[in-house]
Amino acid sequence: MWGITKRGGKRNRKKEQQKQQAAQTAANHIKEGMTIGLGSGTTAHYLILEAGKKYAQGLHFYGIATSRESEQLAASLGIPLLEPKQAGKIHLAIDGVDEIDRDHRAVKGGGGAFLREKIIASWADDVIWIMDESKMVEHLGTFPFPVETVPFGMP
Ligand SMILES: O=C(CO)[C@H](O)[C@H](O)COP(=O)(O)O
Repeated sequence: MWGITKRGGKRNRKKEQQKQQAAQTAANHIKEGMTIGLGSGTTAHYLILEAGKKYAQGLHFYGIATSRESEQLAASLGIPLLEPKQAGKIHLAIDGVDEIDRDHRAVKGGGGAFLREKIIASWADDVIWIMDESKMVEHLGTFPFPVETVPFGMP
């Protein structure tokens, strides 16, 4: 039991390191004056932390968040946030994935932010997906396909 926990711990550490490295690399693509789509989930959490560091170092950009959680985190780091109505253009969106294949087809939305993520990604000039290696699959379909219902659309 102890052995399993220990190995699991190591595996998790590696996974977290990979998420963090992916986030750091992606954050280097944030440039002065850009509007950045900020993703949701644990990998995007690292991205927002990295973006917050860059903002604190004097890089000025705006964020547009794909979920309330990401919005709160970004705001707590001082990143100025825009509502969709205010953002004329989204230069770059950075977000996690639930799984991705060799052809860069991905499943997203498992964290429950599907609609906002999809709107922001489709609106952005460029999108960077960030992930640890556990997200890479031969064939999509291992991860349950997320479906989001929008209460506004319900009778
Ligand atoms: O689509 C998402 C949220 O709706 C996430 O980006 C996706 O679920 C990946 O999350 P994590 O980085 O925590 O594995």
